[in-house]
Amino acid sequence: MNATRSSKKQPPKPDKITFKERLAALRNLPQFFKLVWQTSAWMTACSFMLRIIRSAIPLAILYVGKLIIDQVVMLSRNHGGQSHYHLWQLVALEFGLAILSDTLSRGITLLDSLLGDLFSNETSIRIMNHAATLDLDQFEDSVFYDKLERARQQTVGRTVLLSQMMSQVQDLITMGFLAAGLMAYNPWLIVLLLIAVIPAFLGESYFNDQGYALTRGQTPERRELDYVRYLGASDETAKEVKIFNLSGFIINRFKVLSNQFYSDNKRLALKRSGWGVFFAMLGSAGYYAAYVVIILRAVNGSTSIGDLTFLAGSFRQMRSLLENILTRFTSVSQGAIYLADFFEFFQIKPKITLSKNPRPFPKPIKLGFVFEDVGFKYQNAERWANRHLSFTLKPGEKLALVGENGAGKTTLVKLLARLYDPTEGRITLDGHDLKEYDLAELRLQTGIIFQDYLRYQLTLSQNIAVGNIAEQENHELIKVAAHQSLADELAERLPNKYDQMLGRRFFNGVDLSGGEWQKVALARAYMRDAQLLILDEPTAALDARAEYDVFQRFAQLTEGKSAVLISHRFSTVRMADRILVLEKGQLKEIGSHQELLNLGGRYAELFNLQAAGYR
Ligand SMILES: Nc1ncnc2c1ncn2[C@@H]1O[C@H](COP(=O)(O)OP(=O)(O)OP(=O)(O)O)[C@@H](O)[C@H]1O
Repeated sequence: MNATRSSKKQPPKPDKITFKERLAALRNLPQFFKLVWQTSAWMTACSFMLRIIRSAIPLAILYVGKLIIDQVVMLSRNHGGQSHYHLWQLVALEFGLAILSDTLSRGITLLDSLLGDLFSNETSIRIMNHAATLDLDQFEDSVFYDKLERARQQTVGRTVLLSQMMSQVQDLITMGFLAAGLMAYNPWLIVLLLIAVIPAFLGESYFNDQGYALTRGQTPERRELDYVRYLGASDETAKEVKIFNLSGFIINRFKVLSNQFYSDNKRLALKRSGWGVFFAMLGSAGYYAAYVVIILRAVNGSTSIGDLTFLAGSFRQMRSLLENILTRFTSVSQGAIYLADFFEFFQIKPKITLSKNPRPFPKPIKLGFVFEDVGFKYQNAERWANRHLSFTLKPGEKLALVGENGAGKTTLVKLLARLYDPTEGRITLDGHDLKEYDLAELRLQTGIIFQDYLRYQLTLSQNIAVGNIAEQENHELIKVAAHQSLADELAERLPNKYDQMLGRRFFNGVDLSGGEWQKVALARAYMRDAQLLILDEPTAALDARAEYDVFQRFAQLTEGKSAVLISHRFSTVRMADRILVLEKGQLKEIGSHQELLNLGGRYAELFNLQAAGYR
């Protein structure tokens, strides 16, 4: 396949986020919470309950502390004349509360991390499930990849959001308890508290916006960085990287990209910490102002020593709680904005639509596939890959496609398998548009092996079974398929026969030669009882004898079935019933080998050119 792809679309540059958008993004939270609840209802409920109990503890500890101090002061004034029993009761109570608090915190952390792991796994599965429903051309679009990448990032990042949301609820309740205590003594302290904390909140939310805009803007480069990392260290690339001595080139590219990230992130981090110091100072000033007020009241005798410690403790805790709540608000709303990216991915719908009342697939096919003035243009491409194609693929016919690189052969078979729908014209099967049939059944009835088939790092048996994965345990069928594609001889030679791990990535893996891999791939086509077989240059890597044998068998095994063969070897092509010559996406000639030779046109020219090479 000769792909000169132009990508005219520029990735969208994100604008800064306004406070309104931040609030609006919170609307994503209920849907997120639903996903978490679906992951594990009991864990979510337990974590929630534990947090509610945990949130009352700080106030209780402070209050018991105050009672202890007042008791100590009273006992010290009485010079030991009274029983200490009540004091030790209070100390024991505070000790019990402290233990309870620790135990609850541990329980909450445990539940959150287990729930987080489950959520991350389930989300990855959701993403894979959704990606499986999307069309091939959506995978060929860089903007789509950016969305996919952002959705993927969310699987891990969002588990943090979950515990943040829960902690937010917990801290709000604790705050409510403490505020009630503080209000009872001196409501002005609350005002002082807000003054101390609000600047920090505004600063935090400003820097979070900046951080988000930066991360989002970096998505394409981040994907490139991942790709460069893969090029630099992977079994699939190692050979070429060595031969062409590319490691310097790759490492340089990695350095340029990663340095760019580093300096962008560093700039922001430096600004953020500078301002952070200033806001922390403001917070401390507010705290000490309140402290002075409380001390003065204690010195005047209007509050007890116990009250002094209670108030100072409440104020200190409330300050840090409020700070946490406000900064967490920015990161929760931040997370909610990232969630929008996540949900956006699930909103991408496949363009290849499924018929609501699909027709049953004809068994057997009676009239065949008819191309009616079919044209196809890849998205973002200038040229038509196929244009004005009109011909019939008759039932049982073996049709070969020939043409120069980029003539549109692979595109034609992709249209036949409905990996794309025609841009113009239509393809019919037994008189009805291909779109009227059930897509899954069409795929099941089509056995197709592409020239760039995958070499799975799986066992030999699994590598063949991918042709019909429902039959992966049907060892007999796998052996028969291997026999038909000549891969059985290979199986005999492998140390673990059909259970041999192929490829080098996993333990005890064995790599195969190009031709051996091709035989394995070819066996996939025989794994299903398809009515249409498509082989896109299936024998390019086979030696002459193997190719002859493969095609002899292919002709016998596919008797009565339609087949489309793409090949640049005329020794293969001539075995077909008819040959379709493509030129710049258009049908140039069609007919049998002999007819086209007699015609003396493009086929005859190409055939004679190749034949001359053998004389
Ligand atoms: N995914 C794609 N996006 C954009 N353009 C594409 C894509 N795939 C192929 N093309 C373009 O469509 C045209 C037809 O390509 P196609 O792969 O069908 O050719 P082919 O005849 O199979 O070539 P080859 O003999 O090299 O395999 C080419 O110009 C190619 O650059």
